[in-house]
Amino acid sequence: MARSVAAHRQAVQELLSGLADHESTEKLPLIAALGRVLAADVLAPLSLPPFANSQMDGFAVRAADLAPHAGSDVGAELTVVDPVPAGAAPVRLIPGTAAPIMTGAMMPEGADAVVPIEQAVPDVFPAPGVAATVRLPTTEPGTFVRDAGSDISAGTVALRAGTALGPGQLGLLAALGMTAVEVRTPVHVLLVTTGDEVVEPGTSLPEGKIYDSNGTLLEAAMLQSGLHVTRTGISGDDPAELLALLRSRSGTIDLIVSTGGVSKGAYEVVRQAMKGQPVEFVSVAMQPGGPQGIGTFDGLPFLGFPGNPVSCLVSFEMFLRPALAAVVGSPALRPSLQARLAESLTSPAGKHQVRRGTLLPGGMVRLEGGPGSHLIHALANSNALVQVPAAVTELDAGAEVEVWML
Ligand SMILES: Nc1nc2c(c(=O)[nH]1)N[C@H]1C(S)=C(S)[C@@H](COP(=O)(O)OP(=O)(O)OC[C@H]3O[C@@H](n4cnc5c(N)ncnc54)[C@H](O)[C@@H]3O)O[C@H]1N2
Ligand code: MOO
Repeated sequence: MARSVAAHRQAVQELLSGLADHESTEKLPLIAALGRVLAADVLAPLSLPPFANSQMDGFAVRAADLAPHAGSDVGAELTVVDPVPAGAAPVRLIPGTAAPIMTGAMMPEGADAVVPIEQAVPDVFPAPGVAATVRLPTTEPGTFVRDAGSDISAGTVALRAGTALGPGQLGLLAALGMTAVEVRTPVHVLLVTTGDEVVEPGTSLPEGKIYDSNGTLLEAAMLQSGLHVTRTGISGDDPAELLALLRSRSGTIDLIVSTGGVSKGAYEVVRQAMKGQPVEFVSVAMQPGGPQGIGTFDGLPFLGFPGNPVSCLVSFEMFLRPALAAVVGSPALRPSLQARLAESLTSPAGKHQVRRGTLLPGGMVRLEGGPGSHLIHALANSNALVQVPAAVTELDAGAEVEVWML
């Protein structure tokens, strides 16, 4: 009886539960911390914006000077004073005057609103040093002013421990004047690809052999997810070779992942090498990614993904990513949304099918290639995984499906 996708995901999560105690941290320059997870809360050392500033190129004014009064409800004529360029510390604004101000420049004390240049008559800044007046419309206090602390106040939590650091988070830390950040040491994966037919890209391709795509595919998926990866190189179908590769590792490994050698063939190297280790080989009711190995090797968590390229990536996305997200809070889950199929599909009875597709404008998803798990070109043309639940055997064009954005 095949195991459900949910049950296997739960088993992977339990296998990795020890990683929750993984408490070592390191301080990294901001850019080096991309994709990593914040080790501790970061408090804002300053407010953002640090000072009230203009949102527009225009005139800094005292709104009261432009308030409607007897005889005029269309603003007032104000004397233009020295301009306030961005980066300057301005002098106090005298009532009855308007200071040319540029976007991002500090509001002068005494000014409480900005009138964009487009609303001024004339709608050009006078040349510096030339005496001038300008007619400006009635304006509410606060108009086009970005108050100090309106984004974040000094002393409050800018980012919580456990936050994955992407461009927005790192940009915020830079805006707060920081150059480095304390992050959790990443989960370290030992990755091994297997098969007598598999050779390194860049070498010659003898008859009957194929290039190792899984090593690059999975290492890339893992790196993008903030994991640290060590590749052992390819193991042939000799279990002694695989055991030697796995045992020649150095450094602290948190998890071993292999691809290939887990199904029903005559030379299933991973199955053979794991004899005597508490590793189960199970059939998950999923296509692709049905055959899976799970357990521990010499006491380390071990996952044996199937060898077909799409199967191993789908295994990463369906099991390892969600389990890591649950246990160590990173990587983030794939964004999931509802889309409509651009064409019909069929799916094997009792198996959760994961098809590859492209989400199109308008919420339609086009399938890329068929269900075959060798179709890496079709995978490369996809931006989404299309989820077809185990109970579904066919769907018409236009049917609603869940898609995970890659
Ligand atoms: N009699 C049965 N045969 C198969 C079954 C089954 O239930 N009964 N399951 C099929 C399914 S589903 C899958 S998935 C594969 C899984 O097989 P293995 O994990 O044992 O993987 P291999 O046999 O080693 O390879 C499968 C396939 O993938 C290619 N491959 C392997 N490694 C790489 C690599 N690093 N880069 C590129 N391609 C790779 C390999 O050449 C095979 O074509 O088993 C089915 N068979
Ligand atoms: O599980 Mo296999 O991955 O269907 O090709």
